[in-house]
Amino acid sequence: MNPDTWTYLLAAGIPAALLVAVSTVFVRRRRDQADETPDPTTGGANGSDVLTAPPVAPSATTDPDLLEPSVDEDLVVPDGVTEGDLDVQLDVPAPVAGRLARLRGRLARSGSPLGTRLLAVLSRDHLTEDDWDELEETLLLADVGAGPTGDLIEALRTRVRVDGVREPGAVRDLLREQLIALVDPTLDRSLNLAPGVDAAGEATPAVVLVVGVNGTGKTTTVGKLARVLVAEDRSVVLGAADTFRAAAADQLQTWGSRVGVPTVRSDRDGADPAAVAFDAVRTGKASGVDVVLVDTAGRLQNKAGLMDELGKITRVITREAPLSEVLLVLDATTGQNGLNQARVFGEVAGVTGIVLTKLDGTAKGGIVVAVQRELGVPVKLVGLGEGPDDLAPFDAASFVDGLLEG
Ligand SMILES: Nc1nc2c(ncn2[C@@H]2O[C@H](COP(=O)(O)OP(=O)(O)OP(=O)(O)O)[C@@H](O)[C@H]2O)c(=O)[nH]1
Repeated sequence: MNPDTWTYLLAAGIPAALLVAVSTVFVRRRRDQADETPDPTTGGANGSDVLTAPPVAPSATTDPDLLEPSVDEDLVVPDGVTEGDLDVQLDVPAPVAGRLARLRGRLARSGSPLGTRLLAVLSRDHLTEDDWDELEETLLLADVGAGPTGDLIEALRTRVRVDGVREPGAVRDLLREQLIALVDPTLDRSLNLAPGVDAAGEATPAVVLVVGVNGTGKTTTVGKLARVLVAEDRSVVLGAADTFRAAAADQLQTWGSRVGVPTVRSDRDGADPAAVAFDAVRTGKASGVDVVLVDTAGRLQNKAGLMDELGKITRVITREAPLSEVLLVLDATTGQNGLNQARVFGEVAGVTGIVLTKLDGTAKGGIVVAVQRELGVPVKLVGLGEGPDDLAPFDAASFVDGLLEG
């Protein structure tokens, strides 16, 4: 064996072996602690229970996208990651089922008027044109959007006038039925987390890329999603490819460390995000985890810049493993602005699902309908607060019940 081959094996093999060992310990510790009382206030981020990226061996490719990210020397395994360092109290994330039911209480606190207002008008004895206008205005103010609002009013008018639906219980049932139809219960909202296959025919982790403009809640969502996956007994690696905001990698690392999930990051501000994404996926492959979640910076400086950045990240990732999901994170409180962002990301990033955050902070749940229509992809997850387990799988009926009962 020539010296170059030895160098390659040492560079690639030792970190990979260390990672597998450490990941095994994480998984074992998490399972061991599954019966212990969770303490949501104790984050494990002591700096030592977090794994940063192993150096990646130079690739044989001549593709500049792959050569560049493969040589980031700031991606290192920190000294002193030992089993003793891992002796931290891990959180046990809350069960995922039924989380959307919390929306009801959150909407009530945010003074959700949508369901209440619609019901109040629809329950009047004789619905005049003014009443229908009021209904329309209420829906538009709740960000449902002009097209869907028109469809809903039309459907309600027909049923109320033609079928003579008047009794309050029946009116409520009718509204519920029509709102559910508008949100569309037929859309597939499950996350695609099936293992992939790389070019060499090897199994790969599911890779989920999380995009969106800054401040929408991307990093928080990646952290919460890691907890959802851990609650479902999946193993996870996080990739901190938001290298633009210095604190983002620390924030992500803290989320991961609370549930024993390692984070691949660069210690250099402004490092190439594609390099971090690449190393996160390689690390996930080497350690055989189920899912790699990649956080990105999402600066919306201009469409061409965004396209370049996300395009490069995507190309680099897909050389290692197919992309399973591209989740667009949108802040539900930003209304029309959020829709404009959604449009741009939809064009450049091949979005497969939407995460609507801060639904607890708005009375305008109609954005769910508007954004689905705008992008033609389903809302898959919703953020219901700043708590670590305030992320819920989206479901049309539970959402509408939250609106009507909130
Ligand atoms: N109320 C509420 N706040 C949320 C929710 N999701 C995120 N946030 C808050 O939104 C703020 C921004 O979240 P981040 O995760 O840092 O946003 P980001 O998109 O990663 O931002 P950059 O890293 O700057 O790109 C934080 O204060 C979060 O706690 C939610 O569902 N509800």
